[in-house]
This record gives sequence, structure tokens and C-alpha cells, in this order.
Amino acid sequence: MKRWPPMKTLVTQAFLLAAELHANQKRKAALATGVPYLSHLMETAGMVMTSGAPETVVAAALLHDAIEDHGNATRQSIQQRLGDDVLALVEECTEPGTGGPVKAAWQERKKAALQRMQGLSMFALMILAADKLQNTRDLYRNVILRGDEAYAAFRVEKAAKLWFYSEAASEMQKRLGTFEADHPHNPLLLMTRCWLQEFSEALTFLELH
Ligand SMILES: Nc1nc2c(ncn2[C@@H]2O[C@H](COP(=O)(O)OP(=O)(O)O)[C@@H](OP(=O)(O)OP(=O)(O)O)[C@H]2O)c(=O)[nH]1
Repeated sequence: MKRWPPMKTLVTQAFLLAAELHANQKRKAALATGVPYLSHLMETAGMVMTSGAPETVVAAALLHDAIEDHGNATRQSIQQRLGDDVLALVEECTEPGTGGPVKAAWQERKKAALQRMQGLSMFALMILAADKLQNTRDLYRNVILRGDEAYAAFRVEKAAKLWFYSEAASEMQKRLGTFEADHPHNPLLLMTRCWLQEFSEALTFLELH
């Protein structure tokens, strides 16, 4: 019988770790019930991979919610299995005030996340832009089908959710601009620009519906 080749690449290892960590986690507001959380990580990492980003970035995209959702102990598994570069990127993508036994209050976490955006590395910015776009695309489809009921599964109401997304869109655009000034033709930055454009367009739709 033909055997699969050994699965040793960073992306494969990251996928296996993400599948392990998020095995029992479901999406909160999916159109079908019981949709695995892994779907969000695969879509986000798929966008990053399609852009041509390095393997470390794709691996970090697969693990961007690992510490946030599964705690500080996860840092060690990421470091041991994927190395310091992937861990550093995952840490940049981890929302402040998460990872410990108790999550900080929603408003406090989101304000801290916004404040940190101007210090993001280019690769962390890419992952967060793909992450926010994936969640917003999902919300967009949900709003088309269910209207305001689409917001019911979240911790905060529609106005707060859209406030955060709109602040995040402008902070990410500002940060992207600082990289574009130095590297105007970088294809990874061009792709991030497209994602942020789509993110803003989806937000405009959500604000109007
Ligand atoms: N659109 C969508 N999102 C879902 C779904 N299931 C889980 N999420 C996740 O929920 C988070 C938002 O959930 P909330 O209950 O508002 O709680 P939180 O912001 O305190 O985590 C998002 O992650 P986040 O990056 O931490 O927050 P955010 O910055 O996107 O708000 C997103 O990944 C779903 O079915 N659809």
C-alpha cells in the first residue's frame, strides 16, 4: 500500500497542532450547527498562503488563536514544535488580556488590541487582516440570511462589534501605510491592501443593514 510522505513541514506541523488544540471548539455563529473552529483557521491561513507569504507566516496564521483560546501553556508547545519565529508571530496576534485563567473585560481587551496595532510587524499585520476579513465575510453572509440575529451569539451587541471592526480597519490601514511607504511594490503588502479594502466594504454593508 502506498504511504503518505513524512509530514514534516512547518505548515503541516502547525495544522496538526491547531487541529489538536481546537478539536472540541466550534464556531459561535455559523450557519450550520457544530462547524469546527478549525475552519476559520484554515480559511485565514489559506488566504495568507495564497498571497505567497513565507511558511512561518502560514504556520502562525494556523495558530493565531492558540494562546488566546487555549492558554499560556500553549506557548511551550508552539515553541517546541514550530520554533521561536512562529511563536513570536503568534504572540503578536494574541489579543492582550487573554491566555490567563480569566479573560480581561471585552472593552479593555479591544482597546489594548487597537493601541498595539501601530507596533505590529508586517507579517502579524497580514495575519490579523486576513483574520478580521474572514470573520467579517462570515458575519456578512450571516446578516444577509438572518439580519440582526446574526449578532446574537457574540459577547457584545452589534454596535460594539462594528465599533471595534471600524477602529481596527483604520488602525490596520494606517499601519499598512507605513510599510507601503518603504516598499510600494511588495506583493504581500498589495494583497494586505486588498484584504483591508474588502474588510472596509463589508463593514459599510454591515453598518447599513
Ligand atoms: N464571524 C464569526 N466569528 C466567530 C464565529 N465563531 C467564533 N468567532 C470568533 O469569536 C470572536 C468574537 O467573539 P465574541 O463572543 O465577541 O468574544 P471575544 O471578542 O471576547 O472573543 C472572534 O475572534 P476575535 O478575533 O477574538 O474577535 P474579533 O476581533 O473578530 O471580534 C471570532 O474568531 C462565527 O461563527 N462567526
